Amino acid sequence: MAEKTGATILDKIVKHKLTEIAEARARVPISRFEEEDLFHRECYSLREFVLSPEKTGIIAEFKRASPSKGIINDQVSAANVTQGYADAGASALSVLTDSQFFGGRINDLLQAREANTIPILRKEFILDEYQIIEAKAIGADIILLIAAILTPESIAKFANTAKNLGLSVLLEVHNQEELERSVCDDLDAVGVNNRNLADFSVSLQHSYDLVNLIPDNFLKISESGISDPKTIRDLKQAGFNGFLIGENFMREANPGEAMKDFVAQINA
Ligand SMILES: O=C(O)c1ccccc1NCC(=O)[C@H](O)[C@H](O)COP(=O)(O)O
Repeated sequence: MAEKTGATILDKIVKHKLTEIAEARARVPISRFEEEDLFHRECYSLREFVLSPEKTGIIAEFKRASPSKGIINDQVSAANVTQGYADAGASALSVLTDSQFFGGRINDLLQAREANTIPILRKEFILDEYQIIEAKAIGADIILLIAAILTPESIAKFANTAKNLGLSVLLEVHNQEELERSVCDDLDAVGVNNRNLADFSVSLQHSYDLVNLIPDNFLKISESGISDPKTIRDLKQAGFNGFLIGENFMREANPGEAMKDFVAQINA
């Protein structure tokens, strides 16, 4: 089991998540996940889709709510929104499965999987290998490992488990210290979260400060607080390959159309 450190909201999320995992383990054994058809499918590669010249590099997130904003949009379906994102050129999708803090559902990811043929990130607070095996069984292609809530040993172990299942691994860091202690061989991508998870302040400067410290063999992803198409040009120029965007699209009645308009403006 991973150890926790860090900020207040993360403390609350981790505490709740550990209880949730213990309950899930008692309810659904791992052997059940291994029986699912989705568990045996071949995953889409994050690297391939993010680097595809036909895609935008955007990882578009289905996010109903968040601790920083409360409800963002609870009037839309995961199937419709994620299909709209894929039509708008998303390289990958991100679907929150945490219900307590983000209003997400496992069923949202199942719906997104059914509707799309691009990689899907299971956006979760992973603290246990159980959640990684579950991610594969519900149709995810990518898992997120958050440096702020995991030890370097847990990150290396979880990344290795994910790779053995054919999943891509995105490590999320917020500062240089987290980056230096957490990087390991089995990662595919390193994401810089521009949101400070302690006070929710957002600054793109975190991305610019860290981009050159991320080893070049990993995809470089800038995460959170992106709302201006011009920012994508600047982040690309700085060396980023991918851009994780949630709220800017989700706060609109039609997130897929919002993404289409955004993409049209990137190179306008
Ligand atoms: O979004 C939050 O309020 C939040 C709070 C605590 C932990 C994580 C949180 N967000 C997770 C994310 O990483 C974002 O959903 C993702 O990067 C997209 O960000 P945005 O485009 O700003 O919605």
